[in-house]
Amino acid sequence: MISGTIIKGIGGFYYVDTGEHVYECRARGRFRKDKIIPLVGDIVDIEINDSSKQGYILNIHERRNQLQRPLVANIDQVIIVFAIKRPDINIGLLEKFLVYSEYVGVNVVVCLNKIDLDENNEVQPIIDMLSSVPYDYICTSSLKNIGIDELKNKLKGKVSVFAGPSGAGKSSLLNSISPGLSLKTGDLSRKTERGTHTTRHAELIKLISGGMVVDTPGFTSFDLVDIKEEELQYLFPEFQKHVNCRYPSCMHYKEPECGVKKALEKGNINPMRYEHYIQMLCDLMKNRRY
Ligand SMILES: Nc1nc2c(ncn2[C@@H]2O[C@H](COP(=O)(O)OP(=O)(O)OP(=O)(O)O)[C@@H](O)[C@H]2O)c(=O)[nH]1
Ligand SMILES: [Zn+2]
Repeated sequence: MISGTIIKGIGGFYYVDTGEHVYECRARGRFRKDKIIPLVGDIVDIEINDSSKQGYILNIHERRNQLQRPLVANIDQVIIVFAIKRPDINIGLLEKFLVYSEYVGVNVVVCLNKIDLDENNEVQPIIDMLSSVPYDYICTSSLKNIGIDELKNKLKGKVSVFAGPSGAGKSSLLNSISPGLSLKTGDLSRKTERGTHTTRHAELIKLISGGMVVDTPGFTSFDLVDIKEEELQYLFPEFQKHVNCRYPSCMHYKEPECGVKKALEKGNINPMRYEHYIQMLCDLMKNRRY
């Protein structure tokens, strides 16, 4: 029996990388009975048939975490890629990603891409916002080879998911890191695949420079469906040290004598972060009503 990582799953077959070899495996019947579906990223024990070189998955190790979109397990970090321009950065959406990552409990690195297009330092307010929160960020350009080595270093020895809007430059970044990958960039076939949703499977790709990545199709919006209104504030980690409000149930919105709002007035909380907190809170309230 040997262990490995599922790097791909298609049509009932799982491709398990043991470090030396990738085995095509099937899950044993009892997985289906227990309604446990092996996921890309799962660490599994497998048994190999010596003559056919095919394998069976015998056991799935306990998952450290699990993302829903893309459906992968045991990831170390999400690389959130946004272009500064083309398409214009949507900071509200970036903040939703940060909140979602906090909710799932996974580390994030924000990648502000196409920095070559930022002639007038329009990125500065975003950098100010990111400096006020406990998340790592880098500025990159695959076109001008800026920040690529830094990004490579952040990926080494880790399993990372690349996420972000369509056209942000995810595939281009991955191609600059691992030129052998030749991921399709900005062309029709990938766009077509994204349209159908079901044809694209999550896949773990090994980088020459070290680490593994999942490239996901881009998307332009998503909803924070499972999060409760009163839970939302805890997904803004930098608010926490200011929560000394009059009302224990304070949601830092219209309540008087609120520590968070005081911190905002004093400049100890980034105004953009607070604004987006209120926006998300109102969206959650609206969803509840209908
Ligand atoms: N100016 C500039 N353009 C870039 C850069 N990186 C990528 N692009 C261009 O942006 C477009 C989109 O790049 P992709 O890498 O396909 O973007 P993606 O995020 O993978 O997009 P989806 O596949 O739709 O999710 C392409 O036309 C690239 O040539 C960059 O650093 N600077
Ligand atoms: Zn408050």
